[in-house]
Amino acid sequence: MERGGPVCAVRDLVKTYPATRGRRGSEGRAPAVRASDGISLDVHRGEIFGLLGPNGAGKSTLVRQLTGLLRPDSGSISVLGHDLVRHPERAARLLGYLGQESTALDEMTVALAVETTGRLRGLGAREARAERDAVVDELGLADIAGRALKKLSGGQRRLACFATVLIGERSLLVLDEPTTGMDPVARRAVWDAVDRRRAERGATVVLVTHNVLEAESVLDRVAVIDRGRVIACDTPGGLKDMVGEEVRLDLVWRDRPPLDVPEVAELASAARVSGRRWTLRLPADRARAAVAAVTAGPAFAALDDFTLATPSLEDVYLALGGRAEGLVKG
Ligand SMILES: Nc1ncnc2c1ncn2[C@@H]1O[C@H](COP(=O)(O)OP(=O)(O)OP(=O)(O)O)[C@@H](O)[C@H]1O
Repeated sequence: MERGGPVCAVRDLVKTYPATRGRRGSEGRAPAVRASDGISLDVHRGEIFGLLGPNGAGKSTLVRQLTGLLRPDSGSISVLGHDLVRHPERAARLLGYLGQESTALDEMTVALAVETTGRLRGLGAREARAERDAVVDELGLADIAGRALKKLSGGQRRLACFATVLIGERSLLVLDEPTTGMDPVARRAVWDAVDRRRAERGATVVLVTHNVLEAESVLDRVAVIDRGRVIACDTPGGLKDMVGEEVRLDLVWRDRPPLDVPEVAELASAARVSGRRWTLRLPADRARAAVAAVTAGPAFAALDDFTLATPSLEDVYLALGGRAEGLVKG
């Protein structure tokens, strides 16, 4: 697909939170934190771009700078050709942002919050109502549309906030852990809505998520962030290739593993054991041989279940573990 120039270009972004001194006599002293430590990345038109990384890696700090809410110490951010370091106030009309915190619209009903956001984004009254109805319907919010946000459950409120981000059709959406606290139906609605906007409208999405397995199916490229740096950036497939040819084999024994079977005894030394479950990471041919060995003869009688899985982004995330260097691809 022809993607054109970057919708969002970040170069050498640095942000340090200053050290804080505790009040006199208290223990509150905190050292300075370099939360963005020279981040550069490009997000292309129509791309769903994921930011993965452990707690405290600097993902939210990065997106808060991308959305004009936090000023970097140095570096540049260009969104749709606008310099957001110089003109952070422009972010509000360029992109839709779902932050981690709850919203200022808490007192309003879901329907009014969505409609009001549409009006603030320049829609006429009739247009705002029509779009409100479409978004409420699309996300399955009709039953709670008349209730105040502050009276909803955490997951419901999150979905309602997501609805406010969708109205007004911004061509760039920045979503910080959009599915936190949501049930599976709501999570599906979010991923479907994201996918639809990309497929039908060419929208670009920057997505912070911990839910790697779930987000994997929608992500085009992923940057792995660790200690304020991009330690890897590639397609999910490219990242998975980094963990090599290994596949994961899970064996669940009925009771005791049959260690008297030589093939099983050999696997035992490589297995991570958790109760009756053994988890092994093996090259594909060895995994196939192991499956053949445990699904035949006396071992099979002792086996309750097994699964063979190719690497997931979760595996990449764990394998990188913040140790990797030089894995960044454009
Ligand atoms: N307002 C702040 N003042 C001081 N330090 C902060 C502030 N906000 C974040 N930090 C620190 O900066 C680092 C990056 O935090 P950030 O919230 O960006 O991480 P994150 O990757 O989004 O984490 P999580 O996955 O937990 O949301 C952390 O060490 C955090 O403690």
